[in-house]
Amino acid sequence: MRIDVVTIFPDYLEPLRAALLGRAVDRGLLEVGVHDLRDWTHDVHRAVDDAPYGGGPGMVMKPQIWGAALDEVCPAGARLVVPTPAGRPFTQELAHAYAAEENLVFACGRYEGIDQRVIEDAARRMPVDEVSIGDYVLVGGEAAVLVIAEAVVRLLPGVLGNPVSAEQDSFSDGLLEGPSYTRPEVWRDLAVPDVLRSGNHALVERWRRDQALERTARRRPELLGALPEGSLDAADHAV
Ligand SMILES: Nc1cc(-c2ccc3ccn(Cc4ccc(CN5CCCC5)cc4)c3c2)n[nH]1
Repeated sequence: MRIDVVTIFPDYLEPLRAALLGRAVDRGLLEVGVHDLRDWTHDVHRAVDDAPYGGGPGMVMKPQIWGAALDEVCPAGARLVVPTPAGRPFTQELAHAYAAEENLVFACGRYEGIDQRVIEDAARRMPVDEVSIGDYVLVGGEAAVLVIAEAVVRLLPGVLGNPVSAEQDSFSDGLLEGPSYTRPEVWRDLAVPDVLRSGNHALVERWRRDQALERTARRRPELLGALPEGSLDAADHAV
């Protein structure tokens, strides 16, 4: 997979070259290209923004510069991902879909966003997704790209040391994962639940599922309603 990012703050994307993602790059599982949008400006001030038509707060990013940048950065067959508070929710399901792509290009807006015609024009020649990473407003798209890239790259074959955990992710069975414990057995008078030290795998599995159901019902009840038909068995309904 190759990821390209267009941004006016290229340094912000340095974390893409660190830790897990950095190792994926070193191992040839991932290529990363970060491009400074201002490289496509021609005026002496290298201006990338202008006042919004119709008035309103802040500034909007100019279409011409974005058009020129995306024309050059997007390879054939690329999917363009544009983080925005007004986007469709980025989910684990979308992360899996993106992990199957050969080329992802991220357009990082700043100010109040990018002129909408940039998205409309790009959509004439490639799939374009406007995505939100949550119902809160950031200052720009760069932090969202780091979040999306991490969620996607960890799903690439060979990236995670223990691939099983990607399948046992939260949301993979539609539930939140329950609590985890490791040594010591007692820490600050707090003991690990006995069942986890029982060696009875069926009992452990049942307990973990109960914990996941209880936590989901408490923190994200709407996820229970969204479970596919037949997800909960009789033992689950006991919870
Ligand atoms: N999930 C998530 C993603 C983002 C995100 C992603 C990209 C950009 C680019 C610029 N901004 C700042 C920003 C500030 C205010 C508005 C809302 N204004 C109201 C009237 C016109 C617009 C929009 C945008 C981003 C924010 N935030 N949260």
